Amino acid sequence: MVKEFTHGAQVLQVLRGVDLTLEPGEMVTIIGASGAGKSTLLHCLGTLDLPTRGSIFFGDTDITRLSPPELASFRNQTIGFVFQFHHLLAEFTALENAMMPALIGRVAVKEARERAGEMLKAVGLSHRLNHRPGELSGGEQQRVAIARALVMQPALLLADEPTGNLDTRTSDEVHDLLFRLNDERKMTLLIVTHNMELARQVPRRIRMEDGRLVDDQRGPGRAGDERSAAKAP
Ligand SMILES: Nc1ncnc2c1ncn2[C@@H]1O[C@H](COP(=O)(O)OP(=O)(O)OP(=O)(O)O)[C@@H](O)[C@H]1O
Repeated sequence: MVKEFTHGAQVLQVLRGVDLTLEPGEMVTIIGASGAGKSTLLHCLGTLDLPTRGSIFFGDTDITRLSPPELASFRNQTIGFVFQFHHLLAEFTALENAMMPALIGRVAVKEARERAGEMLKAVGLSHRLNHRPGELSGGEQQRVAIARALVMQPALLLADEPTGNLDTRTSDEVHDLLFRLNDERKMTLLIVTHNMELARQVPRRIRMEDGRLVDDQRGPGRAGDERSAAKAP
């Protein structure tokens, strides 16, 4: 796929022929220098932006051919997003924030509340349901954002610097949660990160440079680390 931004007479090619296949249940990181095109790729894969040329298939569906309402519905049902800044709504509680995608997806209020409660429990926040974002720590806020991203049980979770704003210990907790979601729910996860410690633990690492995928490595990731740690005397 190619993505260009046009400014007057100037055309800036930000994705220069990216060809990427993700397998269901994979956990992948995208690393690369600032400006390499990582967020742009994530936005295109998440249908928040469209490629200038090329296709994006989810199974048999080429999402670049969907109408705007079809695209919005597809996004709501299929993709969860976690950003560096959580974008929680300050005047709503953790539970209400986590319910939002379900309400947008026309899930009945009672069921939306149940699902949101379940997801907040999954991220370890069942004791904070009625707190507003301002009454939560940074890590707790990000966990609410993850619960919100999960409430429609998306097949794909896209995370853009999910712990870029958090201290090391809190980041580690959020990373543990992401690994657990991938492991237990078999959710496909694509994470853009500058955190090399996280990238090292993820089974597939893709490096971007100047709008291209220049390296695609697979390894045991954290599971391998844990296995070797378990074998250690
Ligand atoms: N809407 C836009 N209009 C014009 N140029 C854009 C737009 N969005 C991104 N760019 C440019 O595209 C390039 C890639 O941006 P992108 O945000 O994808 O990089 P990145 O690899 O995610 O960087 P970082 O690690 O700093 O977040 C940058 O040079 C940026 O200025």
